[in-house]
Amino acid sequence: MSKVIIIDYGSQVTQLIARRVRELGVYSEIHPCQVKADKIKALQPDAIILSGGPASVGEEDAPKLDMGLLEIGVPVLGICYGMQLLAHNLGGELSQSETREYGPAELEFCGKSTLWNGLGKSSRVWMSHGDKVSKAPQGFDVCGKTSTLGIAAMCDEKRKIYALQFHPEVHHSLDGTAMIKNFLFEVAHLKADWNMHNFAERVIEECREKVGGGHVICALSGGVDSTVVAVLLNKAIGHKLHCIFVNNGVLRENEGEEVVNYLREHFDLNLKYVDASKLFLDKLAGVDDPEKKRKIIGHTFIDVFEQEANAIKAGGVSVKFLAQGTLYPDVIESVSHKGPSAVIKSHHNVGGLPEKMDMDLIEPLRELFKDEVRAVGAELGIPESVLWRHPFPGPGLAIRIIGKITEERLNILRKADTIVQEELRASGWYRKVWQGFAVLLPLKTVGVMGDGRTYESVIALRIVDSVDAMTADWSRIPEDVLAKMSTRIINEVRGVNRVVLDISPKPPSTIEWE
Ligand SMILES: Nc1ncnc2c1ncn2[C@@H]1O[C@H](COP(=O)(O)OP(=O)(O)OP(=O)(O)O)[C@@H](O)[C@H]1O
Ligand SMILES: O=c1[nH]c(=O)c2[nH+]cn([C@@H]3O[C@H](COP(=O)(O)O)[C@@H](O)[C@H]3O)c2[nH]1
Ligand SMILES: NC(=O)CC[C@H](N)C(=O)O
Ligand SMILES: [Mg+2]
Repeated sequence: MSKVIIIDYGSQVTQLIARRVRELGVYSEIHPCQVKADKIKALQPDAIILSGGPASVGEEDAPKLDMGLLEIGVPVLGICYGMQLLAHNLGGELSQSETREYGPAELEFCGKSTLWNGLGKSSRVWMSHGDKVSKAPQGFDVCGKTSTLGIAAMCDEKRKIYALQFHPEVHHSLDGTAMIKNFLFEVAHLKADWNMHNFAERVIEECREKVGGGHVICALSGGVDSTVVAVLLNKAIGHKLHCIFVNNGVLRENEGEEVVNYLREHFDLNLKYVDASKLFLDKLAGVDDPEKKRKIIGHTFIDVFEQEANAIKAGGVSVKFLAQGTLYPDVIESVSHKGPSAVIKSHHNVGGLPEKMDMDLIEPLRELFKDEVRAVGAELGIPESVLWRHPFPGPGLAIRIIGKITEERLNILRKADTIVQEELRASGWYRKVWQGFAVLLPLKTVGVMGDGRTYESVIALRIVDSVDAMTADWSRIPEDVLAKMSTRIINEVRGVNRVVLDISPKPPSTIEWE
């Protein structure tokens, strides 16, 4: 299988490079820039891409280029910071631009480059830089310029090293994908052999080998990720896979029943529904700190899975593995340029499980983005209604009830949330947004209903667009849909007399409120 390695120097859009390459049918992986060239060489890449990054080459602590990467002997493409690194290390010169340049620019193809194959005379590209290459290294031809930038692209066709000051990976670089395509297929002569059908087959085969005769526990939430994992592993090892769905007491209205029903209806899974709601709610009683809620829920999940594993072991079989639906963005976040990122919130994470449970992890989706997971799911025949379910966090409604969790407040939020889901579906907006839900605020406000005074709770609507949940923006839902949600919630949900709309992007806000 062809493989492209992307070296991450900390750009906000490094993930997009990986996505573009994969969309073109070539497998790609991102590695942090501290990685040594030897390690990359051992991975036998067919091409290397150096990403952009926020630093200026040469300043203190700026990431350096491991020259060993150029000795691996495969084609190299440097983007923005990557270009500047190449220029600096190969004998060119850098300087600061007179004006920092962000946004669109017209790139003129002023020299030959294989990357320009099939393109016209110029192209609209997207810039984001303050430094520039002022002299190209020996052996390089300047092949692109803009009205403000003498060296916007350069290449050494002999050594197959290409460098672009703009970002071909972003949407706004109109021929960006064509340039990356030329790099992959015209320069590096790769094969487009990465697709979801091959992927599913490979994973099933690998899992079968890895698991051998043992049994596997799969924490199954009914979300897309864990459902795809369960179906893949079911194909690999059948009923040696023990899927456990936990009712943690903070699920949405009918969530448990619905999930278990559709899983049973569509798949021949060995599935157990464990009602641990009382256990969870008892532990959550009186807790209002978001992090405490998350930790309690995370730990209680562990307790439940341990109990289930022990019960299976008591039947005389070995349970060596725990399967979960970790995705690629989770993996990348922990290897990012600056090292492990600050803890914004402790995402309920089954990753804490294995040590305690003495089980190895099986994470078949750790190479994939969410849309790729959906594509695998489609390959496996998972129905659309499951594939397009909005993500629902493990800690559930507990992190959407701001403040203390009580039965009464859970009831209010469940009813409001049901209305949000119903109206999103009825209006055709469910599929268009990443996620939409209700949040119950810890405050009361005055209202007037039927000429009487009310003093009741506030519901916030949180509906967002996103590609991978790393960034998000509030969805521009039509007013009439919002109006309907608001009217229905105030009229139908006892205890609510006001509805507000959350119009914050991520960052600086997050999608969930806690
Ligand atoms: N109620 C639950 N019962 C069992 N396992 C759960 C439950 N909730 C979460 N998990 C486990 O935690 C993992 C992470 O949850 P997460 O919500 O990120 O993924 P998901 O539910 O599979 O997919 P989605 O992101 O679409 O909701 C799940 O893949 C699953 O293994
Ligand atoms: O399984 C999960 N366990 C968690 O603890 C958790 N916290 C947030 N989320 C989901 O992750 C995405 C990003 O959420 P935030 O912007 O709030 O961090 C959104 O899609 C959230 O719904 C979680 N999922
Ligand atoms: N986006 C980038 O890679 C920027 C690189 C460099 N820091 C500059 O400002 O020119
Ligand atoms: Mg989920």
